[in-house]
Amino acid sequence: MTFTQLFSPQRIEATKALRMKKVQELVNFLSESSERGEAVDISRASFVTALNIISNILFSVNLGSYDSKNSSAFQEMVIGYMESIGNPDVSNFFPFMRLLDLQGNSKKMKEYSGKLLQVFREFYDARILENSSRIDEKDVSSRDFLDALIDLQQGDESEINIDEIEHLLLDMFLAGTDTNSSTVEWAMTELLGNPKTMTKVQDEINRVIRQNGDVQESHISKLPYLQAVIKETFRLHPAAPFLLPRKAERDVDILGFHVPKDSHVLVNVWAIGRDPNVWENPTQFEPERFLGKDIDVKGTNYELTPFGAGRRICPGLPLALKTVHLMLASLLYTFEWKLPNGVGSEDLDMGETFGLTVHKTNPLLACL
Ligand code: HEM
Repeated sequence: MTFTQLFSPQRIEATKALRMKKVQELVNFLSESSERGEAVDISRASFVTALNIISNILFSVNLGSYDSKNSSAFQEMVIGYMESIGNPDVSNFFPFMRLLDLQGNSKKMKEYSGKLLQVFREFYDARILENSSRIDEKDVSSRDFLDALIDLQQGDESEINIDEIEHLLLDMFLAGTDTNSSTVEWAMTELLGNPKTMTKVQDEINRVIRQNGDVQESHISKLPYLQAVIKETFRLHPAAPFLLPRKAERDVDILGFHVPKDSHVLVNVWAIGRDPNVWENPTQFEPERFLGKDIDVKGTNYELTPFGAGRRICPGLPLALKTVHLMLASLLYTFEWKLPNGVGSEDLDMGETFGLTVHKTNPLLACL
């Protein structure tokens, strides 16, 4: 398996049962919380699900647990790392100040990434040990991404070294966990703030799945309003508001703007999604705007590019779309949602904290 094959349609289809299982665990956890009458922290719960989906694809283990404090420590490491990379840093404007690290971003980034890389190294060492004592070949269906990377490393012409393996794993975790869960959290926040939209999307799901069924990925294509809700969430709350930073390799003029060589270039998709020249009522959550329109998030409609576009478009896009639709549809199908006592939809806190990903400043708590 190669890097691109990890995201091939066949490979994503092959992990369908895994996604279903992990989403079912989320539903079970939420049912238990609801029996205890507890409000749930949707950010944390959906993060654990996204984390377990990715950690199983990469290492065949669950790295998150709904009960233990471990997953929350991992969550903090990932979020802390993302915030320290994404924070505007004065040294981007005055490079001679980089060494001073006045905001401590560089120190925090090294600290978090060091801890995460340590976790990955332990997985790598354990797998090498396991392989050395293995007598027969591992069954193809049980081989994960770490096996593929070790093959690339140990082949006749080693294509990758251990340092690159660790950093690739770090990229996958950072790119594939928090982005999914913050999208689900924002979608739920908007729906709780717009009860009519919530009813409309739940009615659609109930009609298609009927009672006592399970939400399956094959239902998604029959749920156009759910798809519109998710596009509208990506428009207002793109998980990576500035995409990934680029650097200009040479002086260039684009549409009358001069971009000097070595500039740090950010694409502000958050602002594009709220541009009144492009969108009617840009700050309103109105999924209807997408119904009957061809606009999608796959990088061809430049007004809506939450996954980027072109050569560096997110390679996890097909996996992310399946995961986000499945998680949201299951949450909406299984439960009735309301805000905790005393919080009205008009008081819903919409504060955002910007880093490489954009989060709700205060996690969404909801009752079901
Ligand atoms: C809702 C979920 C997700 C969103 C919104 C998202 C968004 C993005 C964006 C905006 C970029 C940068 C594109 C650019 O700068 O042009 C990116 C890169 C990337 N994403 Fe995602 N992503 C998501 C989920 C995932 C998942 C599930 C994975 C894989 C497990 C993944 C893996 C990656 C990787 C490896 C890159 C770096 C690609 C490169 O440097 O060329 N992403 N993603």
